[in-house]
Amino acid sequence: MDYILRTNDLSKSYRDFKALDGLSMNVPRGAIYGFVGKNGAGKTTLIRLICGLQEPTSGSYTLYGRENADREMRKSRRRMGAVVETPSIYLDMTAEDNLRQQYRILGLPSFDGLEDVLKLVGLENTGKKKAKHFSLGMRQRLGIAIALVGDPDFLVLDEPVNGLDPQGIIEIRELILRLNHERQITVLISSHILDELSRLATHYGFIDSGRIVRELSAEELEAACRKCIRIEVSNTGTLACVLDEMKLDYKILTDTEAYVYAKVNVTELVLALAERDCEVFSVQEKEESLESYYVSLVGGGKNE
Ligand SMILES: Nc1ncnc2c1ncn2[C@@H]1O[C@H](COP(=O)(O)OP(=O)(O)OP(=O)(O)O)[C@@H](O)[C@H]1O
Repeated sequence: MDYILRTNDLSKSYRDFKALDGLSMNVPRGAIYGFVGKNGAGKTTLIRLICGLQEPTSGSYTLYGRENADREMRKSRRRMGAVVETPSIYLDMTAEDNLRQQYRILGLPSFDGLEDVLKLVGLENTGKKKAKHFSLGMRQRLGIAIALVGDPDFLVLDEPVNGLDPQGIIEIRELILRLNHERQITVLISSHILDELSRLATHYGFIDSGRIVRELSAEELEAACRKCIRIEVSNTGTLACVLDEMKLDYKILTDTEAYVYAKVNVTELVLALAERDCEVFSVQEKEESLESYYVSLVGGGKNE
């Protein structure tokens, strides 16, 4: 597979604190990659590193196949647009003037394509209105428009729907889908809301405490959510040992109940448990929600 971004054992420490702790992720070309994790998991840190705003403490990454230590890395970065944390816009300027400013910053020879970008993000009719009078959603779209100047084919968006109302969320979602489908732009989008990402992502990376705990495609996520069984046994401690040996994901609910997140050979599991004097009382197939899958990967409260 062709990858736009790959990170290899990437770490970033702030004094003794590891914000990224050996993170390895792979963003395929053409993907909408949902980068999901709780607040503080390390999403913005990763984005700041790949944008060149900070240096890794150890490990490496490649952008378009070029290593971060490569002197020519700047060339790869030119193919990338990003909105990190809040969009960097001039509030006293109109949408058009904000874009013109970005053309100048990038040293582009003309303002060609400016109207197209404004239209693409739905801000072509904002005329003389200054950005400070825009809604949060319009500002976010202006931030994306600025990131699109220079025609990047990789767009990085840090929590783009944070704080938006439902209409604003729909507009951003539709814009991202349009950019991906019509302009073949690969998108990396971070969020702590899996449900929102599930409406557009083709691939996912789940991050917890600075590490990727699972990377999978949308189809795999869908399958994983379907394949969940609820099992009732005499001792979930024994069940956990057996599931560990079988390398299956699970979540212990009580002393006698657990979820198993994989396609399980039930006969094999029951026999292994019987060998250890653990009785099986019931096995039930369960359609797992995205939400509980998320919790099984990154644990507890999703937004702490
Ligand atoms: N400059 C810094 N100095 C010290 N600690 C930092 C610094 N930047 C980030 N951190 C810490 O690193 C951890 C990861 O932060 P990061 O912003 O990457 O998380 P996040 O997943 O993007 O969360 P959020 O959704 O809240 O932005 C947090 O615990 C944060 O407090």
